[in-house]
Amino acid sequence: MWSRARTLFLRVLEPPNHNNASLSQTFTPGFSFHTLSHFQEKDGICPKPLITFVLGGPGSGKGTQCAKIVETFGFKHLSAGDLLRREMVSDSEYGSMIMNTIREGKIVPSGVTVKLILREMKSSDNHKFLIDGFPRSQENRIAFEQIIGAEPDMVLFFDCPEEEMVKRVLSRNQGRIDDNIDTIKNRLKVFESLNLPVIDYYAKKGKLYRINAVGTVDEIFEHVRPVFEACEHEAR
Ligand SMILES: Nc1ncnc2c1ncn2[C@@H]1O[C@H](COP(=O)(O)OP(=O)(O)OP(=O)(O)O)[C@@H](O)[C@H]1O
Ligand SMILES: O=c1ccn([C@@H]2O[C@H](COP(=O)(O)O)[C@@H](O)[C@H]2O)c(=O)[nH]1
Ligand SMILES: [Mg+2]
Repeated sequence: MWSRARTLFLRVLEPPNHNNASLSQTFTPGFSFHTLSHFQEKDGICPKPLITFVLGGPGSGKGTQCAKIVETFGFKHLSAGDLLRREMVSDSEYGSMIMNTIREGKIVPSGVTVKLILREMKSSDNHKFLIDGFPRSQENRIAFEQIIGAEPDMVLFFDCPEEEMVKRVLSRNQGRIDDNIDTIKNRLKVFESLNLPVIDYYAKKGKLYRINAVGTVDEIFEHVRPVFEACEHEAR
């Protein structure tokens, strides 16, 4: 039963006529796919993927809180930044482009990022996804909807003052090429000009949960917890 459900789920994520969607395929705007909800209505067998976008400025604590959500609620965590960093150090033809883009604090072309996310979703046994740090622009958002054929069920926004974000990033100490003051300044500008409109878009759609991201990790998680408890309750 599960393997049939899984096959069906993967079929939904698979673009028609693109059975082996690879990263080198170019993103074609307007190319449409079956939507996940449409498929579920038709078939009723596969568990509908539950997609949560996790947004917030650099250092707002997205990754830290995602780890706690995974631990408590069993989601699959997909950090777009981590996927890009992994691609960057692989043999990918996009490696140097990704490295330069991250170093400048800019946004990698949507087609590349969405296909990395798609690949992870397809290979996961889980149907509950936390997509961290994506979409970073309206263009990213539209590409996701077109390539994956789905919208998020909910969107978390970790709202944190700039000063606190800068302090956290500068003391992160994980050797990231973008954890320096010049790149942080650019990332904050990109956050304001390109990410905030996405956050605003989901607020208007009634999908946004704004979380106060100031406090200890545990205090913040106590704001996050009820969102997922309510979601579990609804799924019952
Ligand atoms: N509530 C908190 N208080 C203090 N430090 C925190 C808190 N949450 C996370 N941190 C620390 O701040 C740094 C940034 O956190 P994290 O990596 O989770 O942020 P992020 O939003 O994923 O950042 P980025 O967008 O740059 O990936 C990490 O070193 C983390 O340990
Ligand atoms: O969807 C995305 C996600 C990330 N990037 C680039 O990666 C860095 C780091 O991302 P984090 O989420 O902070 O780990 C980001 O500044 C972008 O340069 C991207 O282009 N698209
Ligand atoms: Mg992160």
